[in-house]
Amino acid sequence: MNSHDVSKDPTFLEHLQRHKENLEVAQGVKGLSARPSMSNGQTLFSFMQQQLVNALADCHWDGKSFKTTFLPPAYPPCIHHIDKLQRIMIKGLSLETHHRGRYLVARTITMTERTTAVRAIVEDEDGDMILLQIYNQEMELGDAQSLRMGTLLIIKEPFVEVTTDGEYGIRVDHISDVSFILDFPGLVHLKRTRYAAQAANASSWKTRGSEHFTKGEFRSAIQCYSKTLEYQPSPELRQIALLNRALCFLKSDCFDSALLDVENVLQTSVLSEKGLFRKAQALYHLQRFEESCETHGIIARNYPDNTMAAREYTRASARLAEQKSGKYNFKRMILEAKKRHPPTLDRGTYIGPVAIKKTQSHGRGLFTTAAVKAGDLLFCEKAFSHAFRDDDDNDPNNLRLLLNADTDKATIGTQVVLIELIAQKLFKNPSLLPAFVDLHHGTYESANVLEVDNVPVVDSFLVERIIALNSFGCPLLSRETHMGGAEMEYEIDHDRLDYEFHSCGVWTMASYINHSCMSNARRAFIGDMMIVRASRDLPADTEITFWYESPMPCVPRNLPMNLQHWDFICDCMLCQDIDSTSKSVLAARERLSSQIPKLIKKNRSNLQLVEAAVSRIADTFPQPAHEIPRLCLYPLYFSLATIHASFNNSEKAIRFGLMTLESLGFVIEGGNVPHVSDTPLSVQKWALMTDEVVRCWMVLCCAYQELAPELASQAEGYARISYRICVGEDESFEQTYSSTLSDRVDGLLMNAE
Ligand SMILES: C[S@@+](CC[C@H](N)C(=O)[O-])C[C@H]1O[C@@H](n2cnc3c(N)ncnc32)[C@H](O)[C@@H]1O
Repeated sequence: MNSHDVSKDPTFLEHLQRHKENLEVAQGVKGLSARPSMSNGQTLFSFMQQQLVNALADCHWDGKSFKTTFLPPAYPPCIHHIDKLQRIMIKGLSLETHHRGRYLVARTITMTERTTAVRAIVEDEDGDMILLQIYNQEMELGDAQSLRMGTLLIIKEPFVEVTTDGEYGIRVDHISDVSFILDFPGLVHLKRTRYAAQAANASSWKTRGSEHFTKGEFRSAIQCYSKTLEYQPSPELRQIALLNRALCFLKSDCFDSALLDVENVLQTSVLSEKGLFRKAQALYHLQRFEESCETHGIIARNYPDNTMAAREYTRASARLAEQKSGKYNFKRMILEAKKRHPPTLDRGTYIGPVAIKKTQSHGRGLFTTAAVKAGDLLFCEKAFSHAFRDDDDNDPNNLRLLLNADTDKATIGTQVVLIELIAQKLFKNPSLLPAFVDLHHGTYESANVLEVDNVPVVDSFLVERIIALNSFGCPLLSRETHMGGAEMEYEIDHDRLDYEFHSCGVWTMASYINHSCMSNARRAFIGDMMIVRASRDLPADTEITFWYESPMPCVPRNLPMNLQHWDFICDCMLCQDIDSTSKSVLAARERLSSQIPKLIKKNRSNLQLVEAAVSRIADTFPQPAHEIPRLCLYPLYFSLATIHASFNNSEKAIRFGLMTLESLGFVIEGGNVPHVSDTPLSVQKWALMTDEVVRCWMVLCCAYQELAPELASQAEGYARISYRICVGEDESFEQTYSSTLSDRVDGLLMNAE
């Protein structure tokens, strides 16, 4: 879905191949002892040397640099309680082995380094050292919350991976396989001194917790408040510890846990002001706006002077209104998306007349539950998670290459970041797990265990699979993409019609929409909000489809659409038609189509040859365009319409403008000139919606102003609906197009803000 899949590009194929060869070589040493071959000093020195190398990008392509993340063959997370596992020491580890049924206790003895993983050297109770690489926690462990030197940790079922440079280390992919602890029974060598002098009582743990809180060290603060609760605190201290821990959970985006703590408080102190406020906040961030408003209602009634709560109540009410009505201030959203980095908008999700149902042949799909008109809002969804990349950003650490040997896929963009964001979000808020893991994940089988050792089990490889099959590449604003496409010369640049984006996200409702080249809906983006509108009039109970990848530019050899990235080949009417068309006809269409841009360039003022060639292509289509759209024709007709318009030949601009739309499958009445008065211009059937449709309606609008002024505003009305479908909103339409103020034949205001 516009993600940058480069699996077929030779540069990346070579990278992928090398990765697979490395995996094979590594298999040759599988089972050999991972007993340290270097002295501890050498291990530390080599780690520091490696840090310098890791700072550099490792892949260069098309003038861009990337950091590469290699996924190992998928392996499941540990699903056993620690009591059921046996301790292992570093000297007992074997290469390329998952030590099932085992756990290691170790302590970091270096600063951590953050590359494509968080890396540090750890030592065990015997004083042996090994490299540790923790994936999917780079953001979590890379800053103030960092894995500081001396952190004690348990690694469940450690996996020793031989790395590409022949070194080896423990690799942790699943967040739940590593836990950070304050102490562990029986440690002598690794015994932490940090808390040793401290009296082991509830109140001193609470004091420690508050010290960590003040420094923004929320994970440590949570650990200390948990200790407070273990040491049988007085009822007052218990309340304080729970409320403080809830606040730390809120600050760490652990909304489920925050809610649990405040519910605990509210059981005994029903009207605790802090308890109620923190509950309302947790519910807000879990997008449970109705419950958040209910809780705010209680605060407002009992604590009318709490101005902060009143402000938050207004905010939650606004979200609830959006969620229920689908009414948004889109202009404001655009401004916010431009200002915020990342462009995460504080908005509620609206789900309109749609429902998930089984389809006959391609799993589940999304269907209309009521009749809708072209342009109607189906839903406006906040991203479950969104990984943003500013296209002007040249930092290779922000542009990542993901190589997956299991699926033979190479993807450029922010997918790696999205894996981490989603794995973290699920780990911190397991109430969100069921909705996410329900998304399509092909044949990947995951352990069906949701929790172990009171910690949610999140399978990172499942997250990766779901992202690969359900994420959408996205621009900051679809309006910018729309205008970017229109900046091109009047002839359509075939290579630029499909866009690939480096930002990406997962929108769960949108993930149920299947692909069809004959799509009847379109998605648009404002920051992390996806807006899906019907692009045709749809009766109730119609399956909604959109393009995963656009079938345009329609070079016939590209159809049927092979959507290999999603493991299927499209069998829509359009693809079936191409499949059943003879090779010679397809070749003739392609040959003629390729001649036309040259003919136009050679002599723009004599277009007869071009028109004759276009008409010869049209003759090769046996079926009417409203049944089978003629994708290779619409850009040619549109070029003719715009060129004629630029020569002030309005009659021909209208003729070819209408033919452009008809070749996409539109059925339009009352548009021909000379116009029969009192016959309105009307779209009898909407069809494939490309960004050029908006421009085409505007070319018609400008041309009608001369020859049939009564039709101009109707054409502009259709341009507006088409714009709303492509861009997501039409509040910015006047800022983008004007048939009177623009110098262009399509009315685009080139310096539109
Ligand atoms: C994003 S999911 C769409 C929802 C999915 N059908 C489900 O059951 O959850 C993408 C997957 O749906 C299936 N799919 C989508 N469009 C399809 C189509 N036109 N033909 C066959 N399979 C399709 C493919 O298996 C694809 O990998």
